Amino acid sequence: MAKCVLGVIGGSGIYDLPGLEDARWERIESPWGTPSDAVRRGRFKGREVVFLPRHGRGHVFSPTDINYRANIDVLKRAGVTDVVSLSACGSLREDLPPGTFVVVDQFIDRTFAREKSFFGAGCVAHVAFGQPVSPRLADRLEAAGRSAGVPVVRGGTYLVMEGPQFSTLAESRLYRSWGCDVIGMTNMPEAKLAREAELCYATVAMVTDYDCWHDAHGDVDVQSVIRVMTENRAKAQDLVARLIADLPDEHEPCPAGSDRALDFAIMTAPDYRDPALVANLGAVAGRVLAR
Ligand SMILES: CSC[C@H]1O[C@H](OP(=O)(O)O)[C@H](O)[C@@H]1O
Ligand SMILES: Nc1ncnc2[nH]cnc12
Repeated sequence: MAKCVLGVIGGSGIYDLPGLEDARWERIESPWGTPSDAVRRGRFKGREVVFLPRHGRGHVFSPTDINYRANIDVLKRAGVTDVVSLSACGSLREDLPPGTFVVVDQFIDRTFAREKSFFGAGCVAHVAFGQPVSPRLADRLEAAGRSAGVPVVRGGTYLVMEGPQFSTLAESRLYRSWGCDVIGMTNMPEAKLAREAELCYATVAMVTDYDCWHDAHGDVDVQSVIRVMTENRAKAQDLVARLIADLPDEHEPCPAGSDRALDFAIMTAPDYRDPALVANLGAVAGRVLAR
């Protein structure tokens, strides 16, 4: 088994991971284009950690403009085996007030203007995605959150909208009627691409607002999101520190099959594969394409 290397993708308001030893910014090239930023590589309690600010330092990229493929590819190239996403989100449920950390287990993908796969013409693949979150990593996040003393809820469905505008009232009510729990703009296609790259993936969705459906609360705005995220940032960083302290040395096999996702996924016969695409897939799918 491979060494366990944690990747952390920091969302809105989280542009660094303080407390890393020997921390340095490292630019990693990707055949998929430009990632959001260099990665911040360092060690924590002897374990290697790779941090990437999802929107770039200074919050340069909107959810639509983020190059999710390049981001996942550089994490894979950096040796990451397990990815934790830290994300701000709106609440679609009365009993998930701002300040709640939801370790979600499902997603509904309503995005439509993003590249969603590493595969395509010349190398077609279909990975299983019924369980988009790696349950063991989610267990560890839940435990770390509880030991950090934050209000953690285990399980929930995260609706991913395109944005960048927030939802209309009709949309917000629709998503509630679908049984969604939280709403954000970034975890898709990130989670899909992590699965294609055979990385374990789990999210801490940190509630910052009640979107626009709640009669007793004003509509979401960026100021309130940032205010709550500023309050939550130290807690999120403490949660990650506790997670890292408790991680095993070796990457644990994923019950959702994330780390073997490509075993039977590639449909295109070897002789028909596009060599240029296969070359781009070197980091993501080299394990199966090389054999
Ligand atoms: C600044 S509010 C909207 C923005 O915040 C969330 O991003 P992230 O998941 O990276 O924390 C949300 O998805 C939107 O992109
Ligand atoms: N209400 C909301 N909708 C979409 N993304 C969000 N990020 C934080 N709050 C959000």
